[in-house]
Amino acid sequence: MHLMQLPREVLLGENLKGEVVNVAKRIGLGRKALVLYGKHTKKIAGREVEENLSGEYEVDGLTVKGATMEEVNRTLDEIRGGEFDWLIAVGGGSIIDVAKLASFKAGVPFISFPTTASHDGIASANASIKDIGAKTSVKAVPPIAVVADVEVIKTAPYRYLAAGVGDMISNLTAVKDWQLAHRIKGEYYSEYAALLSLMSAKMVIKNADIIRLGNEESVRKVVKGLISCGVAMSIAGSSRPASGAEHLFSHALDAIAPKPALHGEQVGVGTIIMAYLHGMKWERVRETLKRVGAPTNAYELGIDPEYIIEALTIAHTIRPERYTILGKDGLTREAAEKAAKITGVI
Ligand SMILES: NC(=O)C1=CN([C@@H]2O[C@H](COP(=O)(O)OP(=O)(O)OC[C@H]3O[C@@H](n4cnc5c(N)ncnc54)[C@H](OP(=O)(O)O)[C@@H]3O)[C@@H](O)[C@H]2O)C=CC1
Ligand SMILES: O=C(CO)COP(=O)(O)O
Ligand SMILES: [Zn+2]
Repeated sequence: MHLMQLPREVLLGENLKGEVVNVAKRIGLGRKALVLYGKHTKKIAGREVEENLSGEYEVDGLTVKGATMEEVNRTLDEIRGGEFDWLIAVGGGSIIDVAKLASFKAGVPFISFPTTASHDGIASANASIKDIGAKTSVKAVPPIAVVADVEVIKTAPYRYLAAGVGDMISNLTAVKDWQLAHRIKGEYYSEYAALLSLMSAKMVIKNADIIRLGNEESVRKVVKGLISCGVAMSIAGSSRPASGAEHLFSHALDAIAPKPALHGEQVGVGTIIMAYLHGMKWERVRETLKRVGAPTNAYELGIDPEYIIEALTIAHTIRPERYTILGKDGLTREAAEKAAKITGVI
């Protein structure tokens, strides 16, 4: 049996901070709601969402400090202790992932209220959580509803929107890796999920100049593409259509770099290198990232080239069960350096 879980409602529009009440009512959510936010997203939209809900629901807020198992467990304790009926995550990918996994473990629904369009976890059913070592992809639940307020997302620095493009263009190499794993390891492959995922990547290549304007239309395009990636992952039953070797590289950087860049920025640069290794048109990836103003090299990521090389050599060890172009043995230091130099990453 193949179970595909999808959000019941997706709202994309302006001034939706008060609209959550109506969504909750339509879906028939219970009386007690817990609002999750980060230190920054509390001020950006979290507090206001909480206040709006308090007219109709019993509400409490919880500040989350990153996508770790510790924070998932802390959220679980809060849900169980306070007997909350549902959650709403107001934040970036980290806050949404904590809500996703806590919601799954506690058996209560959650609403995704993204404050940035920087990642494709907005509507997906899998959570990327750091437990011991690097982040792992854990099966969870998709949000019962997505409320994407363009006004809120527009307040985020442009850099976040460009990161969203990086997370979508990575689907090009993720799908190639998935096909490789299907052929070599007999791994389950869904042609539909793969094509849906590639559609978002092609959309950003085609619309790079519109996205670069950073206006409302740009935000709408990126958000729709990111939601669609989440649906592709739900259809696949894993993050395979949107996460390959370029993601392993980014997870490796998160684990070793003193100051990692945004997830979408790192996977974008990873896509340039993995496209080169796959023998794909890597220049087209770099060109698109340049056109949207996303980083294309170590300097722009603010990461020392030494960490780039190290991340490339250890990426295959991050999730050994996820077969990619890096193979079982990964890249030698020489191969890593050569690939990074040829593609202009270092
Ligand atoms: N499950 C999935 O399918 C996927 C999961 N991911 C995961 O998502 C995470 C990356 O998400 P990302 O959003 O890039 O990063 P984060 O959620 O880690 O957020 C980065 C920073 O941006 C801040 N921020 C959020 N919204 C705004 C805003 N509107 N204006 C200014 N600052 C803001 C956050 O504030 P604060 O401190 O308040 O949180 C935080 O300090 C990674 O952990 C990645 O693994 C990525 C793709 C898919
Ligand atoms: O970031 C993701 C997809 O864009 C999530 O995938 P992983 O956590 O499996 O790498
Ligand atoms: Zn990603």
